[in-house]
Amino acid sequence: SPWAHRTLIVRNLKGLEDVIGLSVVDHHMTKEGWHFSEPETTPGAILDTVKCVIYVFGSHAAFIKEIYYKANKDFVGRFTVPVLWDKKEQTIVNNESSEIIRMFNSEFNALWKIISLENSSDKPELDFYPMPLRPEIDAINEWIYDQINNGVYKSGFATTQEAYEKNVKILFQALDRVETHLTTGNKHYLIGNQLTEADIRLFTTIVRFDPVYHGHFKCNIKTISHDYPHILKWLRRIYQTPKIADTVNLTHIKAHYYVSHLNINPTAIIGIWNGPVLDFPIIAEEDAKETHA
Ligand SMILES: N[C@@H](CCC(=O)N[C@@H](CS)C(=O)NCC(=O)O)C(=O)O
Repeated sequence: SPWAHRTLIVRNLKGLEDVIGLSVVDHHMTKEGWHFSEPETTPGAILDTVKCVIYVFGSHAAFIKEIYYKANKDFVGRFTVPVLWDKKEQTIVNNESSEIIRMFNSEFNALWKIISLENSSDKPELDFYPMPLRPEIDAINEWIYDQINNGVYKSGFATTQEAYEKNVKILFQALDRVETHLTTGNKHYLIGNQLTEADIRLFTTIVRFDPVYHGHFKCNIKTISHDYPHILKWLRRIYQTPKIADTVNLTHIKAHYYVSHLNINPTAIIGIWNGPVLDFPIIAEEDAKETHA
């Protein structure tokens, strides 16, 4: 999901792979919610590494909801991903991706002084929510969340023609706004010419846009590939940032949406398009040209 994907990216970029464990649910969200599968049957899946559910001592959980119930046996609500689990306290620390990425960004920096991890020297200084840029990041996050990250869901799950048309138009107006924003001054990133959480939060939606939202959620007024050249270039730039491509599993992404939402896609047929070529190599050359111009 785009929400879990954000946390994966910040975990990788901050070099927290050895500090924060990772489990990846099966892409098929059933009536029972998210569940875990063996990587042999579902490539890319990672069994529950927390093993907090003691049916048989130390056994893996089968469903995400077991983890919620372990944290609070009376839990009422949606069993969503991502979930950040505290192995020591045996409970859920947080299940809100926007908060988890902030924790990854700042809460583990002191650790680098205690344990020295490979290539870690620049990680504490890597700041995706730098103080001077916070007002701008907050402002852009707000409308991008409402009109784009959540906008695709509002369009895709609309149950009236009116609601669908209203939301899909707002969505594309917001994409037009991002395109204009990036075009002005030929920006490499949304804010301050550096990679911030605003880029990471938008990236996980844009990388799903043409392959999934365009068909499955009927977000089809335009495409990123053909109608938004600056967003496309920005998408490729982020994708080509070291350690980000590893977090993008298009097979998993497409199978999740087209197969899990049978109310809007009862045949479970997976749309064929994979969207734009993400590792298109022109970016590095273009950036070099721009820098020397
Ligand atoms: N506030 C959460 C939202 C997470 C969320 O909605 N996750 C979806 C991913 S598609 C989910 O797990 N849905 C399962 C359900 O609603 O049953 C965040 O951003 O972390």
